[in-house]
Amino acid sequence: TGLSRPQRILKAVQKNAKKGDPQSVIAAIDHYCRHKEWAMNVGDDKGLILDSVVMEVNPSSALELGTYCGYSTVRIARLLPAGSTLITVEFNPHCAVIARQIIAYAGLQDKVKLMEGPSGDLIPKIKEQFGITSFDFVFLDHWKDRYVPDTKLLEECGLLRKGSVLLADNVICPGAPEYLEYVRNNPRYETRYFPSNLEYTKVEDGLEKSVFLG
Ligand SMILES: O=C(NCCCCc1cc2ccncc2s1)c1cc(-c2ccc(F)cc2)cc(O)c1O
Ligand SMILES: [Mg+2]
Repeated sequence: TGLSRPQRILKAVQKNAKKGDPQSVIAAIDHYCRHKEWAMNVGDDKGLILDSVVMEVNPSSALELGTYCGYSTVRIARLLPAGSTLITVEFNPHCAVIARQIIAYAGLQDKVKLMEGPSGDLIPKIKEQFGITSFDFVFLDHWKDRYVPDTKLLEECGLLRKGSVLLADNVICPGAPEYLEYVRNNPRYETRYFPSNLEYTKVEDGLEKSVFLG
């Protein structure tokens, strides 16, 4: 049956990117997914918004829900200060295998911890497993109907502190209506929508940035 889409993305990175150069890994994936075959990376347009929020927060501890091939993992980790950690959670073992290789190709394996499994099971284990008290930054990019339960779980596990920043992908397409409802009508969040477009298309999508007020 030939290679999977994640395997074809990895091949494009190995062919067109320079080892240890995260920017070239990002460019290789964007070029492949724009000109050869679409894939559900956050992409270059929304990626610029992701970059600016990560740079503004300058997180020591970051969490990503939904790794896929590691594109946004590389985007985030390349901007993290030395000594900081990005934990990324992926449900699909095949994607995890590819993502580990793409993260390593970019030379960012020392900043990234990839956890395989369902976010609902793994979030409660993060404190004890990694000695993390709270996250400065969370990127939500997994199943859209998990955004609300996992945000509540992060609150309940004491993994958010006053000022923690949540950034959610796909709030328009495929859409996360319950999540928008949750953060926009919740006095414990200061929330703002950043309009953009669905990766590699002209379809409207955007990111919702929400600051936890404690
Ligand atoms: O589903 C998407 N992303 C989640 C993949 C699921 C990965 C995980 C699920 C899970 C559960 C529990 N714990 C850990 C995890 S990790 C997604 C889909 C589209 C899209 C847009 C238009 C289309 F026509 C078709 C797809 C665009 C995007 O940017 C996406 O992020
Ligand atoms: Mg997404």
